[in-house]
Amino acid sequence: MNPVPEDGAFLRIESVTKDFGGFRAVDQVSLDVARGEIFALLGSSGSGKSTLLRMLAGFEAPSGGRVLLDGVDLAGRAPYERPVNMMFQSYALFPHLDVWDNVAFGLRREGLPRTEVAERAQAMLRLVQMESFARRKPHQLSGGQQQRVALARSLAKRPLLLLLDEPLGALDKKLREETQIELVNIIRSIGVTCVLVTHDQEEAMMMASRIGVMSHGRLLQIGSPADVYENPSSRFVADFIGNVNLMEGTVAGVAEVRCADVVHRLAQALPQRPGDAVTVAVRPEKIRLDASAPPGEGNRVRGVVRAFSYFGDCTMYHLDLPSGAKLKANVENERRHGELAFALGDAVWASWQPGAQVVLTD
Ligand SMILES: Nc1ncnc2c1ncn2[C@@H]1O[C@H](COP(=O)(O)OP(=O)(O)OP(=O)(O)O)[C@@H](O)[C@H]1O
Repeated sequence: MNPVPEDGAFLRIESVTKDFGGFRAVDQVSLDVARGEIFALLGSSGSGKSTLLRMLAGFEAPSGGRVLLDGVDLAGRAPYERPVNMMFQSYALFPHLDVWDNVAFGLRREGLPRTEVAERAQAMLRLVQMESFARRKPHQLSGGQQQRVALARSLAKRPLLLLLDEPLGALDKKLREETQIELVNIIRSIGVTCVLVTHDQEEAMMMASRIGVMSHGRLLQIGSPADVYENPSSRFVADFIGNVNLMEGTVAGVAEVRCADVVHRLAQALPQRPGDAVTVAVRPEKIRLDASAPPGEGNRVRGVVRAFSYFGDCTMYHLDLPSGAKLKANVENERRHGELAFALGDAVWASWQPGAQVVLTD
């Protein structure tokens, strides 16, 4: 549930809780982040991820628990006394200062010698490839460029921990994806440890080596992107990350679950007992559609195509099943869409392999 990074924890969050009056925004969160790791806190609005990040930065004090950075308890330290820098979605660049002065601002305030300020600002602007924009004002830059300057400014003070709060929220999709890769490359090249907050699962999966899924102040699951996607530990996580078909059923054998429309044959024996209620989760891309019945008994169901959404690389089919339940199947467009086999109203067979399912009880 909470795998400790192999090389030990650099950032250790121990049973951290935050109460606002009678409301618990963060509930007993424990988490270890390794040195140099990029870790994403992923959750819907109000799940408590920003509050947790603000406690790491020192903008909020925990109501309970401890935060240790490189073995040092941060309790009682003001934000400016922490080797931590937080970068916000709004970039927070000073509009009246040019790029160079924005990056140099914090260094000058620290009272660093002029030559060192100049060297560091230059190095940071080179790192984010903004050297040639040094004399521009923020309003003369694109959103992605402003983001890179904000990153340069955050990194100039050489924090041990970089905190990113929805860093790319203001960028459009295409620029967001490009900037995500740039940000990761820059963060990795410096080796700074990073915790980022996002409600965008693609962003979390693209940028982070591990993800913590938050809901109602609690950390529900921690794992690599592949792990939380392929092995969700609860219905909430299965549903929150990606698309999923959730089917209620009853354990009917060692590796068999009966649902309203389908008998699931599983690849592994179940720990539950016959008669126990479970939920079977199957991702849409694990489902295959055919015009004729696939061989075998289980892991197949006949449905009627009620809708489909064409995404270019794939098409998501929405089927009505005999019980009235819905099933989503995502089919790769290996051939051109005009040659698609299925149309609205067609009866089709959906099938999947044993092992495609995840059986959930939470
Ligand atoms: N200063 C505060 N006083 C009272 N309640 C607060 C305060 N700050 C946050 N909360 C509440 O705590 C909960 C968690 O807020 P938080 O901002 O951490 O969520 P979030 O997951 O970051 O959401 P978002 O993605 O919308 O920023 C919310 O219900 C919020 O209303």
